[in-house]
Amino acid sequence: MKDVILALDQGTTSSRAIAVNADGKVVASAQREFPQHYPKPGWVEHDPREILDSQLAVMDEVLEKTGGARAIGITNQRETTVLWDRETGEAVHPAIVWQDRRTADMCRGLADYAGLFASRTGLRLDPYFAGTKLRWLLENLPNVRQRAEAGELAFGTVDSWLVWHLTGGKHHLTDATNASRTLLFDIHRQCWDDELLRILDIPKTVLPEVVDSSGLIAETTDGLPIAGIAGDQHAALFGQGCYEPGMAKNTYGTGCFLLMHTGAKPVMSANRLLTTMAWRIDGKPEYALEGSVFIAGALVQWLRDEMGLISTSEEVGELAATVADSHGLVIVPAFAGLGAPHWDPQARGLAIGLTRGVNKAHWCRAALESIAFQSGELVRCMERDAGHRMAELKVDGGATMNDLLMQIQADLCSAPVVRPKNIETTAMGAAFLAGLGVGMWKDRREILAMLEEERRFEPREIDAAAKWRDWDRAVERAKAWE
Ligand SMILES: Nc1ncnc2c1ncn2[C@@H]1O[C@H](COP(=O)(O)OP(=O)(O)O)[C@@H](O)[C@H]1O
Ligand SMILES: O=P(O)(O)OC[C@H](O)CO
Repeated sequence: MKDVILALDQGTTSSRAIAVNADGKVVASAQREFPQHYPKPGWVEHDPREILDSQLAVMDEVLEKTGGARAIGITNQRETTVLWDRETGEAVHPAIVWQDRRTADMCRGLADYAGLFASRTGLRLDPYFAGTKLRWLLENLPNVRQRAEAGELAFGTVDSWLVWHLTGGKHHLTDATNASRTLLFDIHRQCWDDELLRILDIPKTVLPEVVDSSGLIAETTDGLPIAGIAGDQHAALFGQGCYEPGMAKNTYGTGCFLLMHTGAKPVMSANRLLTTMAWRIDGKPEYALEGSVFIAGALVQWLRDEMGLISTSEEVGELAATVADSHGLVIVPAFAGLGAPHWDPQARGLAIGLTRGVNKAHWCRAALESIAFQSGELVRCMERDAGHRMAELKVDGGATMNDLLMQIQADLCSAPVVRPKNIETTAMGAAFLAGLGVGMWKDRREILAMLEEERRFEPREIDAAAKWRDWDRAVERAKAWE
């Protein structure tokens, strides 16, 4: 079983590994959750050691089952920022997670440069991205700036952190998709931007080399080629076979991330979406439009773990299906501010429309609706940018196993929602990128031939306009709270 590609999928809440054979079938997999740390309201951290150890553990588990692999593909939670000592390989601080809002004031202070950052990086000045997180580390930890300037420290997103350790500290690199989430990378010229680095006061010495998303990138200490790297949402776009302009996918995990392939030239959004890399292969960049929702499946976890309203994630769908609607309840899960298209780091979560008849099942229904509304807002923006309706929405990620959520999504967007047989599209994308890198598959056509649909959810006639009106009003009330 050695003729497999090993995909490492380092997500926000768990590390996963899967082995994919030449037919595109998953032959082995393993998964391990790791702890989330919330040291202050609005702060979210991971222990980089826990990220690494959990990822290595699942990797070993899968390799044990397969007896080896032909190559490794890496995909990862994006923007999460790690700074480590080049000598010891130890992080100087916990990883600052993408959901962390601690740099909201810093971003406001940089508002004069918003246009410049947007035109070069395709991003907005929001605490979401890595650049201001890195600056926070340089400004707030003793000695760190001096050590960074002396070349002693290395910065990276989670892909860089993993590659560093997998290669025994030999390679400090990142791929173009992960670089495009830092606020430091010029997506047009495909290089780190000196002017933006100067504005953020970040020394170039800490930055990794930027490489393609597919190809022979590096070798692990055990001699395994690392042949693919991409941020998880870009990998999912690849794994869904969205290779033509206009093709889009939405991933329902901790958050929701809707990406639409736009071709070889970046398209700037007129509707507050981001411009980002799709991937870069053979030195040729391809681009995408993206809308990011910060809290989606995480709301279901919150109902389960913090509120105790349900005991398993599946229960949210079972309970929600016992009622026809949310009885007027609207939940806006702005726990980490609001992402696209509102971009309000000061927004906070809200439940409105409570009346005496609202029960547990209505809470569950409103929770699912809030995930669908947030994704639906992104669809609306993308349709405006594209100038036409979306033909269909390809979906993947853990929460897509919820049939009711998928049906609500189709109804609210008046578009078919298409679920593939394998909803682990992120890891599949990393496997495909690595497999192309070592010649396991010849080209994208071969990959498309392996993809299978499982179910289409056709939109039903509902009074969507009334629902959207309530949602829009509730969102306005959640804004600018903190
Ligand atoms: N049946 C379900 N209905 C709704 N949400 C679910 C369901 N099962 C899992 N989820 C949510 O999906 C998320 C897990 O999806 P996953 O793709 O593994 O996320 P991530 O990669 O962000 O860690 C969790 O936030 C979980 O609450
Ligand atoms: O770990 P996930 O799947 O929730 O993805 C996180 C995103 O990459 C954040 O931008």
